[in-house]
Amino acid sequence: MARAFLFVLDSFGIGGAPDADAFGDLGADTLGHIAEFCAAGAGDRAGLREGPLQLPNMSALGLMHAAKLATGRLPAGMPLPERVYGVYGAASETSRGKDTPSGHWEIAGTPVMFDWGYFPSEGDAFPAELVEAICREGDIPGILGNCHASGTEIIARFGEEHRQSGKPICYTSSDSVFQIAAHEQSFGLDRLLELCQVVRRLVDDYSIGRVIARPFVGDNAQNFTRTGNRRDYSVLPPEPTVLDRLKEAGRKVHAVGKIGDIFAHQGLTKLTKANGNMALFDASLAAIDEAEDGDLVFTNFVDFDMLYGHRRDVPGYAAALEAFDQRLPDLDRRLKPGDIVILTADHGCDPTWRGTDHTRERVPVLMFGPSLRSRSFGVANTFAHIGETVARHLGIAPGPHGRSLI
Ligand SMILES: O=P(O)(O)O[C@H]1O[C@H](CO)[C@@H](O)[C@H]1O
Ligand SMILES: [Mn+2]
Ligand SMILES: [Mn+2]
Repeated sequence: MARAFLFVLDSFGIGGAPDADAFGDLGADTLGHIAEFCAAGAGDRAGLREGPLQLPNMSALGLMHAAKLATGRLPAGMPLPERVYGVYGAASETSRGKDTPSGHWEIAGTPVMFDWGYFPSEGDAFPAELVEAICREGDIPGILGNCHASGTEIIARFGEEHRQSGKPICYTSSDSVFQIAAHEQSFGLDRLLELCQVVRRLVDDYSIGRVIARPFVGDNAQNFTRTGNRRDYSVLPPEPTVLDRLKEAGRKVHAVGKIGDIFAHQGLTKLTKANGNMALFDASLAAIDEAEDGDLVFTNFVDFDMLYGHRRDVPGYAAALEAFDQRLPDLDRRLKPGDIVILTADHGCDPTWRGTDHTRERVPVLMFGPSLRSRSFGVANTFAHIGETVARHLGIAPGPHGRSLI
């Protein structure tokens, strides 16, 4: 039996990217800074968590050692495990962007070697002719926002005006994204999704990676809340990914969570959606129980990034990591000889960093399974090695951008 289970902890960077400076992220370290804050008592929140960061299961899989490989330092206040199980190391990204599609596609063996289009952070974010075309073809009376913003702040700022005027809230970030927030009832969820498809077509000319629907509910600025009906409209990956290659070889590729949207629904044979990291974990376990010889289960755990990284919430991020860590024994119990699990991340989103955007970092690569002997592979110079590890483990032909780590 050879099955592979690839879990992406969205934004769980471990610092040390060799090109961090070029992104304004020199010193950013998602794990390192969370650990440092927790060790200093700055990760406490009443009723949620307190004290040093506790990740005993990921530490036993080599997380502390991977962090040291990435930055040269051990995370503060976290004990070293007595022994490490599995094959571990750190990986650097070669894609030019620090966004979610770039990270995931590179993990799947396809680095993004072209430049995405971005919208400017000074003045209006969106060109006037694009806004005009969106209003005309999307049949809307205008747009609100038209700037770089944090998604929760901008719905508090413009949500009421949006409800009165019917103008959707359009914003972007340092990612290659056009995001549209609209009220699920007063604007309508279906109408928002239709508008996103119109905008998807229009922003192709600007090389924008994703158009994202950000529906919300509530009746005033104090209680507007985003719902789980987010939908990402991505461009297609530039080349076939390991998902496409597996599907082509007749294997099942069971995507869980945002993976479907991130890969523009290419290369999947089944998709399960779930809201929240714990539900995503449960859905992944169910997928693992169904998986047969040669199959892949690929899950994205989005809360780390969306709820805590972008919101710069250290206690929230720490609690989410601890909750994830506590689920790993459940996963371990389901493994059969020949299975491998790979835990990794797509970029950083250091909750102690300036602004609200992602941070360029190395990521951990923690691989384990009943038949894997413990060792370090050091620092991989591309995430593509992860996808090629899956390819080799599942016995399909190698791709052009990486090589198997086991
Ligand atoms: O602030 P919110 O709306 O969560 O947006 C964040 O989520 C987007 C997509 O992952 C990123 O580009 C960032 O802008
Ligand atoms: Mn991401
Ligand atoms: Mn993000």
